[in-house]
Amino acid sequence: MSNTEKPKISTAPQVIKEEVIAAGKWVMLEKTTYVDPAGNTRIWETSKRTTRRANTEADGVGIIALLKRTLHKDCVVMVKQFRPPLGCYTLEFPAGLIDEGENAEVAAVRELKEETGYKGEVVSVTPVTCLDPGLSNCTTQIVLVNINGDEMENINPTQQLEFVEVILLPLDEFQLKIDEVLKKEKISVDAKVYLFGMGMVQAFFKPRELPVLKQ
Ligand SMILES: Nc1nc(=O)[nH]c2c1ncn2[C@H]1C[C@H](O)[C@@H](COP(=O)(O)OP(=O)(O)O)O1
Repeated sequence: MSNTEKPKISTAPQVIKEEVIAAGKWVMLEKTTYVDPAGNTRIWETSKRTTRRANTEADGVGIIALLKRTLHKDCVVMVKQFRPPLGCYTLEFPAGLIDEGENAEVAAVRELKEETGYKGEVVSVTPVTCLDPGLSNCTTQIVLVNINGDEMENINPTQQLEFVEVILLPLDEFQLKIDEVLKKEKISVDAKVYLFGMGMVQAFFKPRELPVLKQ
């Protein structure tokens, strides 16, 4: 089919059956029967978390935590940890699953404290966003948090998680510093993190270029 030809849409696509094929403690695999936009009944293999709470749309939270200290550059608080599904270390925003009775704001403040030791204040929360929609129904809300680094409890923060390393990256050189980490060691960077860096470069540096230099 050429790029200009579009498939004829004859029906609203919808899921008609979800059957569990295998289930573990944390993750399950389902066979999803659905009707595609052309009206054909098809099968999709779907993974889901078993932990999603009733009345909660998001599985977890990701936290963009900005550490603000007098006489220091603003830094983004990142975590480095070994991730078994990848078999290597990853560089991620602090993140975690939403517990029973929590909303995204409460989960974000708790997870940030557990993983990094910092006490943050929520600035904003995104709508529920999907993470890997061709594979899973897994969703997250990204919570923007400010940390007053001059406060006593944020001067020497104590983490509760032994195997999580906290890394501070200056906001104004975020993508550059990530590229340096990638050159130095075998580590996988979360796509959300890299996109955040690319977005900042696009937003802050491109508009300053002269129009004649634009490609
Ligand atoms: N897919 C998973 N497999 C596991 O064997 N265990 C898992 C999975 N997902 C979460 N967990 C466990 C690990 C932690 O003990 C708890 C809470 O995880 P949380 O800290 O909320 O989230 P991550 O930072 O993404 O691990 O769940």
